[in-house]
Amino acid sequence: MNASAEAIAAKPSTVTADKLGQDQSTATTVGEITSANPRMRCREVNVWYDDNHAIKDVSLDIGQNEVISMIGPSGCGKSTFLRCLNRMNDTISTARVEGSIQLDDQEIQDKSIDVVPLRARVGMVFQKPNPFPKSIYENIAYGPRIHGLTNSRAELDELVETSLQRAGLWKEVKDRLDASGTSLSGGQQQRLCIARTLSVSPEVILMDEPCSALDPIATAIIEELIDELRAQYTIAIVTHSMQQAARVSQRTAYFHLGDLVEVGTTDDIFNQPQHKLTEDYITGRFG
Ligand SMILES: Nc1ncnc2c1ncn2[C@@H]1O[C@H](COP(=O)(O)OP(=O)(O)OP(=O)(O)O)[C@@H](O)[C@H]1O
Repeated sequence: MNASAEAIAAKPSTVTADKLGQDQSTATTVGEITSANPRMRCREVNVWYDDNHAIKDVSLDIGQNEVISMIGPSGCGKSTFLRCLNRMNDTISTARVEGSIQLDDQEIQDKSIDVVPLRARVGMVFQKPNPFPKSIYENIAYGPRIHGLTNSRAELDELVETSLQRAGLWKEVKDRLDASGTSLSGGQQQRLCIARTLSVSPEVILMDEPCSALDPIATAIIEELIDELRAQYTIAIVTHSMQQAARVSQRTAYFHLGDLVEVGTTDDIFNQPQHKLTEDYITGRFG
């Protein structure tokens, strides 16, 4: 497990507000929702799909150079919350998002925000690797081209190489950049998708169960990569694997039925959870 947890959570602003009210939720977030060096700041975020209240008054900072894991039983709202961070819920017609979500003090919920550059700044890696049906080179070059990030073919070549290097894939593909992205193994495809995300210079990377379709070896490679990427990026990851959360993250957030029940250092969440629901989940009593 990484050890920089003490750098996080210097500010004493534990949320204690009782949320008993409009929907009989009795949840109170236990633990430190703030980060000493926040990159994203979510306050009282609520999400509905039609009448289904999927995220309830969630407040949480996501700190610079940290990996934060979102864990909890199926349907508790982990992916919904993650999608709030780059407005991916906009793509779901029944979804309604309320509350404040800031990226570097900029309100991303604001109607004037263009989601295309936002989603470059807050990139997303999905559960199933989803390379474009194009060459390895084109998978990476596409984003920088549409965002106008390079001025010449040489610059683009360099950006493709750097992105593949950062994603730990360059050595494996440098002699076959013209081959189709879909010809790679699952683990390589996921690293290609990570390289694609990196190519447009994100600040935050969202990962929704990025290893669930991968074997243990490919999973270990992605987990190592996540740890390396932390030096430069802020990463929020949804995972069903508590072992994975323990291995890759410095902070962990436990969700239950749309509530953020508890958040804290990964060490504390796994070794001395404060909330009974967290403890029950961690010890395998449910979920
Ligand atoms: N596209 C959608 N349309 C309608 N309801 C949705 C949609 N996505 C999620 N939901 C609902 O929102 C709630 C939270 O779902 P979400 O997928 O965010 O949970 P999760 O914790 O990520 O689950 P899992 O671990 O199974 O992926 C659930 O009640 C789910 O049925």
